Amino acid sequence: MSHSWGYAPTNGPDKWGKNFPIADGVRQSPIDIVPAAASYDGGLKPLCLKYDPSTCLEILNNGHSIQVTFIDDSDKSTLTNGPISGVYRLKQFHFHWGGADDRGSEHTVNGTKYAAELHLVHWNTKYANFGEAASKPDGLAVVGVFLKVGDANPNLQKLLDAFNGIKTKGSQTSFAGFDPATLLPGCLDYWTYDGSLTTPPLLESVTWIVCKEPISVSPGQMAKFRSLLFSAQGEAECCMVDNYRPPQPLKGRRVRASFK
Ligand SMILES: CCOC(=O)CCc1ccc(S(N)(=O)=O)cc1
Ligand SMILES: [Zn+2]
Repeated sequence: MSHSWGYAPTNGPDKWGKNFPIADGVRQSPIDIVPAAASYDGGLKPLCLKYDPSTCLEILNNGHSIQVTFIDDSDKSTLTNGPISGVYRLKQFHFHWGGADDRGSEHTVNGTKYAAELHLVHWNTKYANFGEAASKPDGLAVVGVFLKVGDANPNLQKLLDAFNGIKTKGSQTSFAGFDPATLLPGCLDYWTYDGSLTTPPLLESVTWIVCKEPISVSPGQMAKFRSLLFSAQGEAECCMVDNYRPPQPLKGRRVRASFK
């Protein structure tokens, strides 16, 4: 039986290189962002994120995270400008989080971990579809947003309320009309660098755009994330927590800042 990847000691990030040798590649993600070492680039444009809630399709537990998937057969929900050229379409968003508030994000800032990290995944429309784009060095653009424990975030609540129907691996429910723009911070200052998918197949096709400003999440809302399961119905229950890859070597890459 194929030994699928996960986040346990037996199949977690330290083991991924066996089946995915690119794990030791030159542009792996996530990274530790050191603001003092990032270079301000005045040529970087502001992010332009235009999302149409009517493209929101469903929410699913894929056994690694919860994922909200979008209809991507038109340019209704797009990312333009920022560090990228052309038009990138929103495909899905998902999260990574910890078993406690002191960990959970994939990117870190001066070594600091946030409780969770949101990834909004977009693909370059110069390619035919997500799968093709994912194999190209400029194929994907992921916007990362940190979740910092504090006040409850009302914009997360509709999402969290949907978790009851997708507790176990492989479960999904329709999830129409959600506007992912409500999950963005007020300030869209960002860091950007060339990286990879942070889970297998770890393809080095991602322009990372990490927002400096976190959004808030309450301890009770974090508990809701931790109520999800890695396991499928009927299997021994395994809480979906610590589904994050630790920072990877920078290997000489430049990190640029859109702000001074
Ligand atoms: C070609 C098939 O590839 C996939 O399905 C990759 C899905 C996938 C999308 C985004 C990310 S992340 N955490 O880097 O934002 C990881 C994996
Ligand atoms: Zn992710």
